[in-house]
Amino acid sequence: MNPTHRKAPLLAPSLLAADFGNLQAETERLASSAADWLHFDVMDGRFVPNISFGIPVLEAVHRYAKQPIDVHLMIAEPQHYLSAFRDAGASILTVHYEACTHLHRVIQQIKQLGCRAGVALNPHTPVSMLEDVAADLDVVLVMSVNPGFGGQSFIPNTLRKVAQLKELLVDSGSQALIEVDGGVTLDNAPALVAAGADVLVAGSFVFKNGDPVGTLARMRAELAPEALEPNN
Ligand SMILES: O=C(CO)[C@@H](O)[C@H](O)COP(=O)(O)O
Ligand SMILES: [Fe+2]
Repeated sequence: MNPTHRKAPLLAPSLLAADFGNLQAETERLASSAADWLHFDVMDGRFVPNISFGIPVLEAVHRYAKQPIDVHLMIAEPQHYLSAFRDAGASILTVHYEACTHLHRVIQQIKQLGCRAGVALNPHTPVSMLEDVAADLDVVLVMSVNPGFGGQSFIPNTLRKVAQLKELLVDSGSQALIEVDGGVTLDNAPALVAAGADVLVAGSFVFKNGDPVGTLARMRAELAPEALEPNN
């Protein structure tokens, strides 16, 4: 692919890796960073074996956020909580394919609430499962780790999966963005962008060196179309 035809990916730092004791300060410093979205990971201890944070914390973050909040619902029966997350400040609401018996209905509910609708796929779920809903989606989130924890290693098969998903979206006339989440670093990001990723979520890589603003600026610069090698 000609690098001049590539688009810079959107950057979505995951607040799961931020300092929870200073969420106001963390959110405020991201306000003037290269972040395009703020990624907000909700875990319920049922769908995933971990519990993170929920509606009141989203409400608090939303008070200080300047970017759209991208809410990743790793919860069972998400249909019961969609309007509460919308009211608390979600712009993008992403549910898991594996958590929804009536996925088509849930997607319509999200759109009726005025949010952008996303569906996430676990590493074991093939992209073909989205064939019949692809045209209705705003975002497909490809998990590049098993959901539930930050700081895990990127699963290499994700690259193949992103390329397959890109093809499926083009074939279905879908405008959905491809978001990749889990173990994203500057080592794997150029290949993800080349495979078709539009949005990159990064938690540990952005926060763990203590300089999220600097790291996001570096990501923005190194992932600019003119900085990417043709065969990345
Ligand atoms: O949804 C999840 C994990 O379940 C992610 O959003 C993580 O928060 C990303 O963190 P890193 O893998 O980048 O540390
Ligand atoms: Fe996430």
